[in-house]
Amino acid sequence: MALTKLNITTAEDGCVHLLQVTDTHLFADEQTGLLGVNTNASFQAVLNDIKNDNIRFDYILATGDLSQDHSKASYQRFAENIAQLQRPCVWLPGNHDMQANMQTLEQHGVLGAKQLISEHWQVLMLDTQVEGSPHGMMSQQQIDELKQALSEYPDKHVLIAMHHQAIPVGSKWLDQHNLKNASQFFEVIADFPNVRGVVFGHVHQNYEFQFDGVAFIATPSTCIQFLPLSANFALDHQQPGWRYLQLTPEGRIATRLRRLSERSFLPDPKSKGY
Ligand SMILES: Nc1ncnc2c1ncn2[C@@H]1O[C@@H]2COP(=O)(O)O[C@H]2[C@H]1O
Ligand SMILES: [Fe+2]
Repeated sequence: MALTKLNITTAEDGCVHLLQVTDTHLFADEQTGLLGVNTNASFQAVLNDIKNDNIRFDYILATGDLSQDHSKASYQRFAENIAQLQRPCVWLPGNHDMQANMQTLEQHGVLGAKQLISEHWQVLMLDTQVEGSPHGMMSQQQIDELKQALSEYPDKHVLIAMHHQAIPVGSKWLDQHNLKNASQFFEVIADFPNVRGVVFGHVHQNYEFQFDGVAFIATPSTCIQFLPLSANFALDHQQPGWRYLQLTPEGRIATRLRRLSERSFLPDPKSKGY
């Protein structure tokens, strides 16, 4: 098996311009909230914020936990809402997703491609889901497909997207739900110094760390946020956000994080988890 390919545009400036949205946690019922935040409303507010921003982007990466209740209706809502941005969107699964119903995304225009090829870069959308468990794992098939994709274009820079954190973010409760076989992942990419970055979701916070020449970048959820560096489950009052990524011809990743400016999505501070 090989990853499904898609040729993507390189802009006039030689860069690939991307946007990341993650962990929308949508429900079939648009009034339902997660720990007191209406996830449909916060996603819509993020989309409005993106529309009000003048930044150029050509593709959207949706990095998992798109649904909280697994329903086809929640995936349909994701697809219909992301279409407001009028750019192709690709998806990968998070621990809360159900892949059987996630196919609904593709029926409504979200693309299933997992290997995006441009002039100077390839972007890989990997599956680290263990259905029913919060932690991540890269299957042997994904590892083989990753190796195959990296070997296919040794001269292109590589950005890898996945849901789970391959390196700890410093919160004990959250790092127990990490990518369990991260060492196998690191063994693979060790042979490919052209891997420039790994973007992920799952940790519901901003995170940027350079490790072994690779940029590890996480993006806030479009709904609730976790407090960074907390040993136990704790929510943050930071607002929902999204990320812009510019991949330059030289292999640099320039990135900008945006959050909603108004403090309008505040979770119930007494929540102990979900
Ligand atoms: N109090 C908690 N302790 C440990 N894990 C939790 C707690 N609450 C939620 N989780 C899980 O941790 C996950 C982290 O982000 P997710 O959105 O994947 O969904 C969360 C839940 O599956
Ligand atoms: Fe999540």
